[in-house]
Amino acid sequence: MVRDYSAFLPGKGDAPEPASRALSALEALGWKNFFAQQIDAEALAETPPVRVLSVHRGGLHVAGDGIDMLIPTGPEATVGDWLLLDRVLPKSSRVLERASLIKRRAAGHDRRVQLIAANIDTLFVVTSCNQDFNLARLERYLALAFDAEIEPVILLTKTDLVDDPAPYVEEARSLSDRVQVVALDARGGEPAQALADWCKPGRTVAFVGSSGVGKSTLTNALSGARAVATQGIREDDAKGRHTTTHRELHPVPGGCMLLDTPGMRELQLTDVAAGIAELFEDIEELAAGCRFRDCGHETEPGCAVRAALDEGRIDAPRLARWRKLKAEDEFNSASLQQRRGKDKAFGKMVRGVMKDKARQKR
Ligand SMILES: Nc1nc2c(ncn2[C@@H]2O[C@H](COP(=O)(O)OP(=O)(O)OP(=O)(O)O)[C@@H](O)[C@H]2O)c(=O)[nH]1
Ligand SMILES: [Zn+2]
Repeated sequence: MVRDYSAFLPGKGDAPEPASRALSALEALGWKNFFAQQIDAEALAETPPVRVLSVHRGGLHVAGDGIDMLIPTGPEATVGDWLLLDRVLPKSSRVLERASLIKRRAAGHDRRVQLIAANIDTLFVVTSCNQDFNLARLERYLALAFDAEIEPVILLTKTDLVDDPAPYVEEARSLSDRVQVVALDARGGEPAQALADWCKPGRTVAFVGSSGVGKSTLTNALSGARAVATQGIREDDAKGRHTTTHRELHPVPGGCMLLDTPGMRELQLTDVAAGIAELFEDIEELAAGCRFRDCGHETEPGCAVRAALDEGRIDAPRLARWRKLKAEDEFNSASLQQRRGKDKAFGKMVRGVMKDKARQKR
């Protein structure tokens, strides 16, 4: 049977659909104009689109309209990717251009780029209103999201454990005026309502954050079911146990697609210079105005960054975090060989930043 896929081709203009319209099977999986625009009707009928739900050693688990199958490894695809399924030779299925992509550099000698997840619409950066709350950590994730071209939203959990979450919210807000901040109790019914805008059917979301901040709890809250086991924080080390283990993109009943992969939990900062530049746009703009192109913003004459700092136009702790983040990204992105030489320089730079910080505190 040849399915009629014409409904999935880009329509005239991009008029918003009425909210009540039922989503097609493909749309519920996250199919949208961005992907439809990449193919014509004929290709759509011959090679139906399927989404990669999980990656196994033996192949890719894909799903589409009336399709749910395992295809052998072949296409360079990751969880969340859309493929045009070649029924005769599934290995040759084409990967559609991605709306967003999270990748990282593998450890080891060749330091190959690994694809972690594709086509995520919203990345929830989760932290709690307690010891985990840390601006530099939040910024790492925001830089990652910006770099992957995903909209980040900061989620502050465990509001029930503090007298007043407002100071946390305010600090988180100060990081970027382009990032929304939501504070909530991850248990119970609050998340389903508070996150409804981002978790509508047809959308793909993921949670990132340290162990124990409430990612599994949020997943369950959205699913309205005990889909993922949560575990109490061990008193001794204040760390939750890793309770979800396989990489997967799963549909929330009546809701969005939720991505949970181990790779997302160990995200490293590599090759995200563009994301850092976006998050620290003001500082990077200043830096472009320094007299020397390789200005270290320390003692060089004509340093626009230092001038702004002296005039109180930028925040000293934020400047310190920017430098550390950039150094970390550059260090992680360098090849092993480059690293040997950089190790020393990096150590020196970190010590420099620390000294600066100590000086500011005095
Ligand atoms: N009081 C309170 N407890 C919470 C909240 N969110 C999570 N918890 C508890 O914190 C513990 C850890 O939560 P998880 O959801 O397992 O944390 P996680 O981020 O998934 O942790 P990993 O699976 O290790 O990455 C559990 O005991 C949760 O019940 C919250 O908003 N308030
Ligand atoms: Zn400078």
